[in-house]
Amino acid sequence: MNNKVVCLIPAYNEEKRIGSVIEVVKKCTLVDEIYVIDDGSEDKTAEVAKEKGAHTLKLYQNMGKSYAIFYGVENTQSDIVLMLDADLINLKVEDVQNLILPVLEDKADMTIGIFSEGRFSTDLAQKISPFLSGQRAIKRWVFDKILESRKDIKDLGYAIEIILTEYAKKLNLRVLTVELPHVSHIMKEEKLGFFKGAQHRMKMYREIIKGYVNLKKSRDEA
Ligand SMILES: O=c1ccn([C@@H]2O[C@H](COP(=O)(O)OP(=O)(O)O)[C@@H](O)[C@H]2O)c(=O)[nH]1
Ligand SMILES: O=C(O)[C@@H](COP(=O)(O)O)O[C@H]1O[C@H](CO)[C@@H](O)[C@H](O)[C@H]1O
Repeated sequence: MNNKVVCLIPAYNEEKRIGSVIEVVKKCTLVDEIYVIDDGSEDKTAEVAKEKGAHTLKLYQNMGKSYAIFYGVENTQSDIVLMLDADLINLKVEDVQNLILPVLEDKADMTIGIFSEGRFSTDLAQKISPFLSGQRAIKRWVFDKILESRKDIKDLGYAIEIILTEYAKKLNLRVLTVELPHVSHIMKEEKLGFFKGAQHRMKMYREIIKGYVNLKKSRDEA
């Protein structure tokens, strides 16, 4: 098990939340390096990340989640990429281990973390749409394949997860679902207030739908 694991945390204005996620990941001995991709934050996300001991990659304007993740992929080296959101709550070291181990032991090519026994609203969202989860460990070659075949991948924002899920099918990946008991995230409405949060949620849904439609279209044309 000599495979190197890098943890990528895309973060947009997460100064209040990112510190506790880094603290947990730091304790996981399976993770070799932690990179926070500061996606044009206007707050002190990058400073907090550095203070907590993570490497930071800075984008000078907000480019969207897919850009942040793929920028992280392109600027790091490892065999396995662990993706975690910056706004997780109740994350434990064993959750991080459980996401990584099946990929490290070559029992899976991708793991997808699903919230359970946590907050009703976030558990329910992941029950309805587990394919949207941002908590994943993935072999790096999967990202390389996507980068090769989809030149627009970095422009697809929140569609990154649905694209990863579609590529998992397309590439016949071995995918394992991993429960993340008691883990949750801070919802957009909680971060931004009801109206701004709801606006951001609509933007997210638009990006997901657009990414999915693009994917289907390019598949039909192939
Ligand atoms: O333009 C963006 C939007 C989101 N994120 C990050 O992507 C992760 C998931 O986004 P968000 O929290 O909005 O989604 P949710 O967890 O609410 O579904 C978080 O770490 C965000 O900081 C990002 O890097 N750039
Ligand atoms: O669970 C969901 O419906 C969304 C939205 O979460 P919020 O409750 O709006 O913060 O979050 C997921 O989907 C995003 C898009 O695929 C991912 O980027 C997030 O990581 C994931 O938590």
